[in-house]
Amino acid sequence: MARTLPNIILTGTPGVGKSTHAAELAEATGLSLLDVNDVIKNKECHDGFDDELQSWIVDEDKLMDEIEDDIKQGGKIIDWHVCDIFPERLIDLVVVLRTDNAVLYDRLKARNYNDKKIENNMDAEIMQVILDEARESYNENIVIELASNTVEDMESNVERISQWVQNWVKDNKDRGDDDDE
Ligand SMILES: Nc1ncnc2c1ncn2[C@@H]1O[C@H](COP(=O)(O)OP(=O)(O)O)[C@@H](O)[C@H]1O
Repeated sequence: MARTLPNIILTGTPGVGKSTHAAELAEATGLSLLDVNDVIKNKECHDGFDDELQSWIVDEDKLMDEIEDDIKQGGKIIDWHVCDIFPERLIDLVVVLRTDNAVLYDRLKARNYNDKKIENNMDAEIMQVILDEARESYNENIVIELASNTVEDMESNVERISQWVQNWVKDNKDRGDDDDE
C-alpha cells in the first residue's frame, strides 16, 4: 500500500539535536514520533547494557520486528543515531544533523557522559561516520546534511523540513489523482 505521509529519519551523533528537532517537527507537521531509544528500552530490544560504553547492546532484528509495521503506515519521524537498518523502500528523507566540535563537546559534557563515551562520539562526529552511513544506505537525493549549532539553525531546519513534507504530500496526492484517471 502506498504511503500518504512520508517517513523521515532524523539522525546524527548523540547530542546533535535529534530528539529536540523531532519534537518540534512533530508539532509543526503532525507526523508522529518514533523514538527508537524508547522502543529499545521499553520493548527490550537489547542484549543488556554495555557498562563501558554506557549504551544498550541493541538487537536490531528484534527492533525491526517491533517497528516495521508502524513505519510501513508512513508519517513517522524516526529519531535514532543509527540510520542504516531501515529498509530503503520505507524511507523518504534522511536528515543528518551536524554540530561543531566545541558545541557538541559541551552538550555531551552537560549530559554527564563519561570521557570514553564523549571521545567516541566526538570521533564519530569528526569522521562524519553517520553521514557516510546514510549516504551508503540511501539514494543520495534523499540524504540531507543540516547544521544544528544554534536555536536559529533548529528553527530554520524545522521550517525547511516542514516545507518538504508539504511538498511531498502534495506531489503524492497529485500522482495518486493521476493514477485514478
Ligand atoms: N540546534 C540547537 N541549538 C541549541 N541547542 C541545541 C540544538 N540542538 C540540540 N540542542 C541541545 O542539545 C542537547 C542535546 O539535544 P538532543 O536533542 O537531546 O540530542 P540527540 O537527540 O541528538 O542526542 C539538548 O540540551 C538540546 O536542547
